[in-house]
Amino acid sequence: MSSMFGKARTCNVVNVCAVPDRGLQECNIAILGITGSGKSALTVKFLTKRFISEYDPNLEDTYTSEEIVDQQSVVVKVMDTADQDGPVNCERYLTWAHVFMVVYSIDNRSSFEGCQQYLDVVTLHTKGLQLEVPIILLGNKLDMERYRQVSKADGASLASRHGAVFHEVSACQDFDAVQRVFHEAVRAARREAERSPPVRPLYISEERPVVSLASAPALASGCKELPSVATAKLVTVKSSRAQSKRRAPTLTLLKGFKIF
Ligand SMILES: Nc1nc2c(ncn2[C@@H]2O[C@H](COP(=O)(O)OP(=O)(O)OP(=O)(O)O)[C@@H](O)[C@H]2O)c(=O)[nH]1
Repeated sequence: MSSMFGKARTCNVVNVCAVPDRGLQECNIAILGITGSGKSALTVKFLTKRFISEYDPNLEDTYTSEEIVDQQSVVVKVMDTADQDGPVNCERYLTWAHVFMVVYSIDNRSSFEGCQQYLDVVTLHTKGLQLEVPIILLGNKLDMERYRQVSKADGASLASRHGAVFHEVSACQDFDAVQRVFHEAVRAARREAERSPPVRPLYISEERPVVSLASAPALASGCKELPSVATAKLVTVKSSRAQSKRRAPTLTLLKGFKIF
């Protein structure tokens, strides 16, 4: 890379690559959290209004849905991650997401404690980018109130320590509440897009020092190959598991799931 961006004779403007598109047309939401917290259930609820009770925990997919939020259309892409070993190989979503949704279940204290590592990784990453990437901390399984192990106050406090917005929902109950959270994610991404300056080009000239990608982590990370997402009428499934260590079988969304 460095030789590619060495001294040049002419003054060029080089759009080396874009950080994830911060325009308003698309919103990439990465759903994070330990296994069993309800990431897939929330994703499917949002996309189909339905609740799944069985799933393949190895599957990691990105889904696309065209939404209208505040009278403006937006293509929402949801990456339902499957980090079975925690946030170890997380570049794929760190460089892709406009919003992070970190999920735990209110009836499982260890899922709440597991959130901490995701929040730490995401916060560290966004600091490196010098960008505000909105974070939503989501306590799921609100219908399990009587088995609650994580108080609302604990959730709110963890969220505020990471500058995150906090909500509690149930993937198996109210669709409207789940949809509201996803739409709020879109609004947060839009606000950030309005606040953020456009992608800066790199100037290569004799007079100006060339910015090295190694010293520009935001750009360097933005250059990584982003998970591609195919488009279809309502919901499109495109596996992003290529960058994952797991080998999951190729299945389409909902295939083999019990749907209620
Ligand atoms: N009662 C209740 N169960 C839920 C809710 N959301 C998910 N579940 C159940 O919790 C289990 C785990 O849900 P998933 O959506 O697969 O969890 P996940 O975080 O995607 O898990 P991995 O795919 O392993 O990462 C499943 O049995 C779901 O049916 C909820 O809101 N309420």
